[in-house]
Amino acid sequence: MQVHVCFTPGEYPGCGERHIAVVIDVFRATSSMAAAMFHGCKMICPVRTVEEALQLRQNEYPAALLAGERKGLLIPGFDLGNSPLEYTAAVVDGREIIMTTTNGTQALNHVSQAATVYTAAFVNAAAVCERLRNAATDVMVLCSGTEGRFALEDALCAGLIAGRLAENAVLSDTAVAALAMYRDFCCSGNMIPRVAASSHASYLRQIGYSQDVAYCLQHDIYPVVPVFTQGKVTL
Ligand SMILES: O=C(O)[C@H](CS(=O)(=O)O)OP(=O)(O)O
Ligand SMILES: [Mg+2]
Repeated sequence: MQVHVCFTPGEYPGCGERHIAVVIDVFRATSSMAAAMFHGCKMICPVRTVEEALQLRQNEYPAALLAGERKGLLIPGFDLGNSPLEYTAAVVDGREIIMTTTNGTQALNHVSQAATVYTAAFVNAAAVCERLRNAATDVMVLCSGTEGRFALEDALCAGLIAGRLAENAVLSDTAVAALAMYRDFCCSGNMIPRVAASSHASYLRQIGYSQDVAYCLQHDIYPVVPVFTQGKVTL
């Protein structure tokens, strides 16, 4: 098995070959998805636009919660934003969710043709790596990035995953680079303040979501492996 990292969605080569895709959006879509699935959410439909979300609820899932963000903020008329702290059992247990976000739900739809698609973040990395450990096909780790650009937090999480798989896999050059980056941040012992100084973390603080930064950087708190298939994320 080879592990390759795409630092931005534009680097994703498409699905000429069969592979497993792992989509990462640490701030904050895949962290929120892990929180939701851990707290009993039945399924999440990740869609690209607000209009799609509204139509899907009207036509197929009238009881679903509408979730997501634009510019990081709650979308008017929606039930939930994009903070993992909102996805508690009291809110999501037994519920269906339709979610649209700036980067994460776009990236998921971008790789929807892959043989298998998992969603990952620091909060559920161990469970995802466990599932991938004996994969028979190559693993393509896709960082959602920020509006097509590199996002530090996603690259670091890709490095963590690459490192955990390294024993049973060949790492591509980008996977080696992601792992080196992760080790540098991790070994410095002050990963949280360093990532908190990144552009996306600074923006989240500016709009009132400073708690989300430290929360999303917690490792392995949710032992769930969300799978995206036929338009739905389930366990
Ligand atoms: O809510 C988020 O953290 C981002 C949007 S923004 O970059 O903060 O405006 O969305 P995501 O799709 O989770 O990257
Ligand atoms: Mg993001």
